Amino acid sequence: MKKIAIACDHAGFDYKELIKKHLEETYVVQDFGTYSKDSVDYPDFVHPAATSVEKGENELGILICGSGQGVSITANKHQDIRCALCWLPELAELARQHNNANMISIPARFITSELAIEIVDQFLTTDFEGGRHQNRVDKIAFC
Ligand SMILES: O=C(CO)[C@H](O)[C@H](O)[C@H](O)COP(=O)(O)O
Repeated sequence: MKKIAIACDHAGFDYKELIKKHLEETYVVQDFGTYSKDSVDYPDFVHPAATSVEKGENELGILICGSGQGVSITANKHQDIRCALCWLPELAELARQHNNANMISIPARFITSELAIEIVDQFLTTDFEGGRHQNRVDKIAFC
C-alpha cells in the first residue's frame, strides 16, 4: 500500500481528520499532527512531514492550513520537496503530471471538505508524465 504523510495546523485540523479517515481505507497514512484545534505554528508540523517524504519514508504528502499558503511555503524550503497549492482537482492533476509534485497543500478555509477530498484523490491517483517535464523539474534545484 502507498504510504502517505499528512500534516496540518489548527485551521486544517477538521479537514485533516476527514481526509485521513477517507485515505486509511486505501493507503498507509502517517499523521504528523496537529492533533487538535488549539492554535499552533504550522512549520512545527510541516517540517517532519516534508522530511519523511524527502527520505522516502512516505511517497507523497498532504498539507492543510487555512489558506494552504503557509504550509506550502514551509514545505518548499526542503530541497527535494515540490509542494503545490491546489484548490481544484485539475490543479492537483497537473501538479503531478507536469511538476511531479510530491506534496500538495489544501486551503481549508476556502474550499469545501468534499472538494478537498476530490483534490486529494486526484493527487494520489495521477502519475508524473516525465518527458519534457522531467527536463524542467531537473532545473528547479537552484542551490
Ligand atoms: O499560513 C496561513 C496563512 O497563509 C494559514 O492559513 C494559517 O492556517 C493561518 O495563518 C492561521 O491563522 P490564525 O488566525 O492563527 O488561525
